[in-house]
Amino acid sequence: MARIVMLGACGKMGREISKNLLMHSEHELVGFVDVVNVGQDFGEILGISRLGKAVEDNLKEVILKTNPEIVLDFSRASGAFTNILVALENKVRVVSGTTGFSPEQIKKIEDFSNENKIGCIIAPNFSIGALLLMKLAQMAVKYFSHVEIIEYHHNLKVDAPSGTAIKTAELLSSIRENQPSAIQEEEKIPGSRGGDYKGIKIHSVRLPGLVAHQEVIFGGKGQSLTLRHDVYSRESYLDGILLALKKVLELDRFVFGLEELLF
Ligand SMILES: NC(=O)C1=CN([C@@H]2O[C@H](COP(=O)(O)OP(=O)(O)OC[C@H]3O[C@@H](n4cnc5c(N)ncnc54)[C@H](OP(=O)(O)O)[C@@H]3O)[C@@H](O)[C@H]2O)C=CC1
Ligand SMILES: O=C(O)C1=N[C@H](C(=O)O)C[C@H](O)C1
Repeated sequence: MARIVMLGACGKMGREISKNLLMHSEHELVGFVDVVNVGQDFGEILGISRLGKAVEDNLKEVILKTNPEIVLDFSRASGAFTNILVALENKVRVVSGTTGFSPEQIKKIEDFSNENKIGCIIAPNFSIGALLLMKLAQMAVKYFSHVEIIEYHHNLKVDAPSGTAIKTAELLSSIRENQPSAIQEEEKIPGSRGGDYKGIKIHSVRLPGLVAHQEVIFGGKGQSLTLRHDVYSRESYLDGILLALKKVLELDRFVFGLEELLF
């Protein structure tokens, strides 16, 4: 059981995960931080009974007041970078699912966590299906000459491409060099061929009605293989988050991606 402060509490993930943790887990949610709904009772925001705890906007003050073991973060990279460092500086472990960090920001968090021996997990995806998709893609990439990634998300997603797509491309490119381009391509509309991660193309679709979906498509001589994962509801992230909350209490270092703790 851990005392947890939820950062980004009023967002889609913050609300879904808080509700689940409050109702079905042994963990104690001791504080709720967001930039919206400040001062409102968080229970009322969730549409359950009053909790007697209001949303606050200053993570450091909430940490000093509530003495948590973990900050659980689903907010936005711009603010989360500073807030994660605030938590670590105050010796509070961090589990973050926020995406959109730059490689330099991740490196700074990694260095601070490792140098000060405070557990910190940043995981671009907590659903077992997405983690398995990445694992299976790492097997398949050895047998196909070409691979591209298509990720599909709801139209309220800020960052593109998704953190999961970047992580997938990173894992694949660490196994195999850039795929060779046989011809000189001409993009008649800039961006038509997608974003480029070390030679791996990533295409981002944003539409209402979608939640979170990813395809990794491999092409070879006379055949293709498509690996696909679909999230239909944000409950899918809960088991991975519970695992991370347990593991981070045993960690004195930085971990990027839940796969290192799972497989
Ligand atoms: N790792 C995983 O498995 C998953 C990761 N995600 C990631 O989690 C993040 C949140 O997703 P989602 O809940 O859909 O997004 P939302 O936009 O619905 O929620 C984010 C919340 O954080 C708030 N916020 C913004 N800046 C700050 C700040 N500086 N301090 C505190 N709160 C802040 C937002 O306020 P405002 O609206 O005013 O900006 C909003 O209320 C995204 O980066 C997303 O990619 C999502 C699903 C799964
Ligand atoms: O914003 C989302 O919704 C999601 N974001 C994460 C990402 O960027 O990979 C994880 C999941 O795809 C849902």
